[in-house]
Amino acid sequence: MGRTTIVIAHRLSTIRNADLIIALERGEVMEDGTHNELMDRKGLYYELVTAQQRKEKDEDEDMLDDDKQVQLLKKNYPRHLRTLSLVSAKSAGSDVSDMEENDSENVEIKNKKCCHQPFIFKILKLNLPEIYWIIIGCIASIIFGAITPIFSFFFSQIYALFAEPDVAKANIETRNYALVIFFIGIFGGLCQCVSSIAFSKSGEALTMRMRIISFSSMLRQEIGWFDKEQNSLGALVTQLSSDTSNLKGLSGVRMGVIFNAVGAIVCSLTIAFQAGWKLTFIVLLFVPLMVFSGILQGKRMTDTKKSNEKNNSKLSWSEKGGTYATEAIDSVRTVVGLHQEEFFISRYEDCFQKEFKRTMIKIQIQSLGTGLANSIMFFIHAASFGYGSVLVENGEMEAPLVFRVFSVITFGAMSVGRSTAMIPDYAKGKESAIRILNLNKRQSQIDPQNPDGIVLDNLTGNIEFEQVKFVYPSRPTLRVLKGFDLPAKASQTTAICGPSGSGKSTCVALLLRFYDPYQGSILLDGHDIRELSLPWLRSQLGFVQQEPVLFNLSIHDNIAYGDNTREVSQHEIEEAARKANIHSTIISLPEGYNTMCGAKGSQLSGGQKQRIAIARALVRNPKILLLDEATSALDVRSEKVVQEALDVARNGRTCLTIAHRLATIRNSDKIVVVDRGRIKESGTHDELMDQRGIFYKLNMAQERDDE
Ligand SMILES: Nc1ncnc2c1ncn2[C@@H]1O[C@H](COP(=O)(O)OP(=O)(O)OP(=O)(O)O)[C@@H](O)[C@H]1O
Repeated sequence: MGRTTIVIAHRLSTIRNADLIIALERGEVMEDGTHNELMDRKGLYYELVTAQQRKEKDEDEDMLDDDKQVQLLKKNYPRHLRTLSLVSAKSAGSDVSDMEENDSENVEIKNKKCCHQPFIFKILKLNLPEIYWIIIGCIASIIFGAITPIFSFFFSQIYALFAEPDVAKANIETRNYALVIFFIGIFGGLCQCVSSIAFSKSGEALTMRMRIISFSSMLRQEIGWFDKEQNSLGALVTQLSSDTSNLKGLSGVRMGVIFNAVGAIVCSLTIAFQAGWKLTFIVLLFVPLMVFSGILQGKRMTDTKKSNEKNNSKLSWSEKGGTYATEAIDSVRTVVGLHQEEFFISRYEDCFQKEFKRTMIKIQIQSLGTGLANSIMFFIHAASFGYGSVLVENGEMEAPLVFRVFSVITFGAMSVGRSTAMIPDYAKGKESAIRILNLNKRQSQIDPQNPDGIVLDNLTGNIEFEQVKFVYPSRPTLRVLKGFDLPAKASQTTAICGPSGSGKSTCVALLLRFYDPYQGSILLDGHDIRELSLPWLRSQLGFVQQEPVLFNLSIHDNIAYGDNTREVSQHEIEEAARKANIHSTIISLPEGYNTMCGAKGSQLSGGQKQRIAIARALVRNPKILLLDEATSALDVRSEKVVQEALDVARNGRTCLTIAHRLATIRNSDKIVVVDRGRIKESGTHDELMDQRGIFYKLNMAQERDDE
């Protein structure tokens, strides 16, 4: 409001409400006026609009128009799309994915700003259980900071004694001072040891706590969050290990460094001003140079980082490298099988080459700071002796005091210099803290641990999809379900089939509430599943997918993990295994139920994995069974065995089954054919065959293939 906005647009539907529209051709203004005026004129603008409307009609109807996208996404993903309208106004031609990216950056920047001030307190708050260690560490640090100037005081005293005419007296006093310095050494060492132990303890405890908090925050997020590139497996694992340990640069250790510097400065200045304020004042003129060198040492390479972020959609090069490495190691069989080792190595190398360059620039600037910090020492020497000799000549100061001012300030400055050397750690820690705090405060849109909501006492198992419309948050321009209606009756098997990419698995994902539809609702016994308690809802659903994932545990534990609400007995595990047609296979293994499955179940065959996954789904005795192409990856023999297991498992349960092989759903009570996000046909196998529509054609094609 109140702003002059100039919009250049290709998509004319986005500017129809503009106060003035100017149509240009070859640099000349051809027409101007409002949308309605120009349409009435039936000139260039009219031609462009009608041509575009024709084209849009022809275009794949999967694409939503910009305005609708903006509205729907704003409604359903408000957090991610807070500034969507702003970007839309800026560039009418930009697509929604761009907008989301821009927006998440904006949110990030905003968060950075809002976290900037109080974040150190938030981190300290998380370190609260170690507060006594931090206090002890701070006290030890102050004392350790003060010890260096105190030592230099005695050092200057000894130095002055060399000019003492009474040699015997000078020797006695020197030995006394030497003894004092010896005890200062012991005391200083003790203080440093105490502060180091105290801060290590508080730092390590903070790292451990943040790892646990971050990991549980990650697992609380909705599945759509994991679909984003910046939340890929490698990036999150890297964040868990490095971000959390970077926090040590903040909190207690950081405070220790500050207190150390405070101790050194206060003590140095007190001694120096007492010895001679004029000389102290001159020496202090070098402080700005010292600060500047500290800034150079600790300077965050914001410019370099910004350009990196631009190229990487907020993943740092090392995180990107971590992502490639995790991906390659995780899928090592595929990588080796496809002989793509070189490809992954070169992508990994590329990331670290870039990281190396960035680090080298940083190091050069930090080295300049370190060099400058060293030079300052010499500048202080020169100033102290030069100006000190003038003061002595004028009778304003005694020679030993000149040496005292000089040594106290030099040693004090060295101590402060050590503190500034900590700044790079601090910068890293701050970056990590912002990321961790942002993650921790992020409200999950579908929190799997939130028990709030209705719990139905007697679940019958009637499912109904009502006019469900859905887009994946990571691909908002593609409408996957477009008014999907599916009633699935209790205790019946409803099969969903249709071409690849038509949205079958998406239905199951929505029922499991991995995502929520942006319009329409899914009802369970007449209740919108968004109103139900999520942990309860999921406990009622048994889910077997095409590629079941088993954990690197024993077969016993993998099956028992199917129900985490109670202790599952061995008898129940064996019963579930029998129903899944795998019991006899398990007991024939040398270690029976204690056989380890390997990472992702790699030590078992596909059919065995599949049947263990069915047993895992059955052990919770779910009211509803969701089978997503549970047999499609198996050979004919294994498929038969698994299919028999599934037929038993389906008894007395509402079952939604997705299948490519239509022979496996022949006996279903109802079959629906999904195409491009809508149900195109529905009925029993025989009814659909009689209709001679999509199902019939798919069936015929499959029968031909089988022959
Ligand atoms: N996590 C995701 N993010 C973005 N798009 C997705 C995601 N998962 C699926 N899609 C897209 O949604 C559409 C429907 O996918 P879905 O997995 O539901 O199809 P399907 O009918 O089960 O296919 P298939 O039979 O091949 O398994 C596809 O175009 C797919 O590319």
